[in-house]
Amino acid sequence: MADKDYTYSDVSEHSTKKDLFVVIHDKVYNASSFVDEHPGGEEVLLDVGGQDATEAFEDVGHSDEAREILDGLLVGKLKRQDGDPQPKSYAPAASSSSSTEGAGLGVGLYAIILIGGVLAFGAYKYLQSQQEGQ
Ligand code: HEM
Repeated sequence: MADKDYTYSDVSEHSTKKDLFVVIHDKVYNASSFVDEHPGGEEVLLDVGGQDATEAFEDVGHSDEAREILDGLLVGKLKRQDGDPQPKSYAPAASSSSSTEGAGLGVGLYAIILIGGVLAFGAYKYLQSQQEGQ
């Protein structure tokens, strides 16, 4: 059952307190049994019922314990389709693009450090040869 694929519109049909699905990191969770127990209140869960709750969930900085509870509520995974709302900052797509930017900057930084090092070494050698000549 946990392997079932849900489309975003399947998930959006489960948005009532008794039948409450949320999507977090492209996985689908049935939060119905947990709504009443949620330390953050039922209101916030109902707000994201049937929708992508990744941002709301991550913004709170939930504990590992909260993530374990989440594992127990797993019912399947989200199958994204064209036209579905795209997840924002915590989405794999968004994070992969920002990590490529990060990698680009990283390579640039290495190049600068390397060139700086070569120049410094050249200057050192030059000064040394000047001194030897004296
Ligand atoms: C099914 C998904 C969720 C689970 C299993 C869950 C679980 C928990 C747990 C176990 C806590 C206690 C603190 C901790 O262990 O981190 C907590 C606190 C909290 N949660 Fe959630 N949560 C879920 C979704 C959400 C969402 C979508 C929001 C939206 C904003 C939210 C807002 C909060 C807030 C504000 C607290 C802090 C309450 C306090 O410390 O007074 N949670 N949640």
